[in-house]
Amino acid sequence: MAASVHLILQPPPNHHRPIFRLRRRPVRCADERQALFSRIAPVYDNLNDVLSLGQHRIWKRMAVSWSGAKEGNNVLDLCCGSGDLAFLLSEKVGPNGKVIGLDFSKEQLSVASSRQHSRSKACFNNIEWVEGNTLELPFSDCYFDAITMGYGLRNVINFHKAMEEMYRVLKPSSQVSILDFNKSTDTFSASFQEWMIDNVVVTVANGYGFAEEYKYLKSSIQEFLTGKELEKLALGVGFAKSKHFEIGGGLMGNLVATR
Ligand SMILES: C/C(=C\Cc1cc(O)c2ccccc2c1O)CCC[C@H](C)CCC[C@H](C)CCCC(C)C
Ligand SMILES: C[S@@+](CC[C@H](N)C(=O)[O-])C[C@H]1O[C@@H](n2cnc3c(N)ncnc32)[C@H](O)[C@@H]1O
Repeated sequence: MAASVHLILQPPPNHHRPIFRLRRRPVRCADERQALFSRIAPVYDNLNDVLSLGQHRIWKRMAVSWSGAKEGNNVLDLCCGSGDLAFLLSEKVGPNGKVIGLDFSKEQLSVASSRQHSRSKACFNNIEWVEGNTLELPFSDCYFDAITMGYGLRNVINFHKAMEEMYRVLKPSSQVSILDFNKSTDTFSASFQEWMIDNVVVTVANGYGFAEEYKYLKSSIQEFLTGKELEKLALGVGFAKSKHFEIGGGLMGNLVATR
């Protein structure tokens, strides 16, 4: 499962420098993405706070609120990572509810689990962490009252299959709320987003030794869907209603779809 790298031999520019360097090729397959998220697990939360100046917490609260999750509900947080949305859902559904956080990275789930145990809130006992694939959910049809997914859809290798699976496990009339970077159709917003990633995100991540991992963000947004395309994708798999909201000054977006 180790990230694959190309060894690129280069002529030595001078004798103090190594005669070869490692260059990662684009992170394309699921195994490479899984390895990437496992590598960054120890710094992921801290970098989110630093890079977004804490704003990601607001965007995540909005996503949970848009999911329509209520006291006593049985809810699912897909691509839960270190668990931010699952913890917010846990407070919403309370001790009579149940939250499942699913992710395919053991390292991310291990951070989530230790955060759960280091917090004193009793309601966090209602969370269960499941190691699994968003593209093959281990749950029966019409099982959940609400689903959230934060910064997950863009990272899965098949958007359509992921959406079909969400539709399948969601109860009729229930909602899925999908937070992610917004692939803007506005040239200024798209350029600003790219500038932020190249000049702020990658520079800061480089200080933690993860420049390559954060460079992947830009290509993943370029390969993602616009708000309108996300709305169509949801309707195409059977959702009755679907609406995309731009948030965070257009840097982020949230799709809300009702089964
Ligand atoms: C929430 C953030 C990153 C999540 C994230 C998602 C991914 O898919 C990754 C993939 C690979 C590596 C890492 C990640 C990952 O960390 C942080 C986002 C930061 C924004 C790019 C910058 C936000 C800048 C501003 C301070 C916000 C200003 C908002 C204002 C209202 C205009
Ligand atoms: C950018 S992180 C988001 C974590 C968290 N939801 C948040 O908002 O902070 C993306 C997560 O998606 C997970 N992921 C990507 N593809 C997946 C898949 N096919 N199945 C399960 N998890 C996946 C990764 O392991 C990673 O933890």
